[in-house]
Amino acid sequence: MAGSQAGINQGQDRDLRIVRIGTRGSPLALAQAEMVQAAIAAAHPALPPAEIVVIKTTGDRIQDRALAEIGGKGLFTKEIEDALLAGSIDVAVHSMKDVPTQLPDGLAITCLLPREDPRDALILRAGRSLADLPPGAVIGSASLRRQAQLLHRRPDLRVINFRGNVGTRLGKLAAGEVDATLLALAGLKRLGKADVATCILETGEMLPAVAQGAIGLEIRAADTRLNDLLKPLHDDATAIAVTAERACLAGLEGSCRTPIAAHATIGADGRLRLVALIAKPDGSALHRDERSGLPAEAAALGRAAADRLKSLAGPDFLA
Ligand SMILES: NCc1[nH]cc(CCC(=O)O)c1CC(=O)O
Repeated sequence: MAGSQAGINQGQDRDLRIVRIGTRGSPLALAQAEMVQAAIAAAHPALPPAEIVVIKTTGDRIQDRALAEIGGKGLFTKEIEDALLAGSIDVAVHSMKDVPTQLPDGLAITCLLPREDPRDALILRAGRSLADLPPGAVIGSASLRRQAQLLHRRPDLRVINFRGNVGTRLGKLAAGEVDATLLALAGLKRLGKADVATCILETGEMLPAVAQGAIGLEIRAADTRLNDLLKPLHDDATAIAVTAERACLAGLEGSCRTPIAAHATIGADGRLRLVALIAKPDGSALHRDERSGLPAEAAALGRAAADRLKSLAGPDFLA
């Protein structure tokens, strides 16, 4: 965790009010909230343990792929943000992948935890890798991004919508409803289930979703106590990468309702490298952009990638 030693705030926390952490109730969301609870406790030993408040979101009730991937913004965040604004929680824990690019007025994401592995895991019922899947094999996925990239490489595969949380999906795979599924490795790791992955797809073969593997902490923008309290948990390299990826997403949405993927990293040379793509859901077309720049110009890098992808794709693609 970032700032494990430097961030410890011994005796400096005079305001001992209990911090209330808002989260969705899925096993993954709860695991993430517990990570944040533990990190706050480690950085602020004098504080009483933070309390976890479970909030049901629209996305937990309906899991229609069209809504989740392209139509519905904030399906997994709206009710939690309402609780923040109403003052019934103090900090919201989000998978940044599920957070819309526009936050409501009065709220801010001030803290990004160090990013977990952003790659996607492939899970086969029999066999290990894509090459082991016979022609016509059925893949369960609710993600148009994964579907598009998979079909681009393997047009013979059949992708069917796959609902439910990680455990539900693994159950359907085991029951033989599909031959394989794809899940974020980050989620599997946080659930202690990384061993179910039969193959980890490199970002070059399956570009991750914007901000995949990153957890963001959202607070009331005016809440200086929480802002200070969360500082030891923040990871700047993660924030820079997520800024570039989300700027790319922001530049594409509104003009384009299509699968989007983006992944940014800071190299050993200190430069920020961004790979981004848009594709047709059936994989029949795919446009990719790769560029690098200064970390301080992360947002501009993301916007430039979006502009380039839009011009590569042309108006018909974006219609
Ligand atoms: N859309 C659900 C979701 N949101 C974030 C993660 C994974 C954890 C992460 O990206 O940090 C998942 C599950 C998945 O895609 O397999």
